[in-house]
Amino acid sequence: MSNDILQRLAETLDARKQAAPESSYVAKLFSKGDDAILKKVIEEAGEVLLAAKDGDRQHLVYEVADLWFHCMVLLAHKGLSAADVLEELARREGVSGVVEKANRK
Ligand SMILES: N=c1c2ncn([C@@H]3O[C@H](COP(=O)(O)OP(=O)(O)OP(=O)(O)O)[C@@H](O)[C@H]3O)c2ncn1[C@@H]1O[C@H](COP(=O)(O)O)[C@@H](O)[C@H]1O
Repeated sequence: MSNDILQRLAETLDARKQAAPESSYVAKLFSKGDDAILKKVIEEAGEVLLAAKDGDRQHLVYEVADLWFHCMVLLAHKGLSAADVLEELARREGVSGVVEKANRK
């Protein structure tokens, strides 16, 4: 498994910040702002739920990819990236009980 794709996608998303809204899907979504991006994240999360229940594993992979992608758009919009999330996951690897503690917040 490689993180290169996440890195390349993060770079593409950053480049879309300078692009004209009509030039691409991501540029348009950035131009619409927070609420539109959050709406896509929620919508895609719902589609993950439905795919998980329909028993089609490839459909689930497809919908999770849509969800990850839109989460990455959200992160980029907030000046963050997948690298920040991977760093947080790596930090948790070495910290016993951190997930349980986070869930109690
Ligand atoms: N990984 C993706 C990706 N995954 C999903 N999508 C788009 O996300 C949308 C998913 O929303 P839906 O399933 O609801 O489909 P839709 O009805 O067309 O969406 P809406 O118009 O309702 O928002 C679709 O338009 C997909 O094309 C993506 N669009 C782009 N990328 C990556 O982002 C890069 C930049 O994309 P552009 O900005 O389009 O150049 C591309 O090179 C790709 O690597």
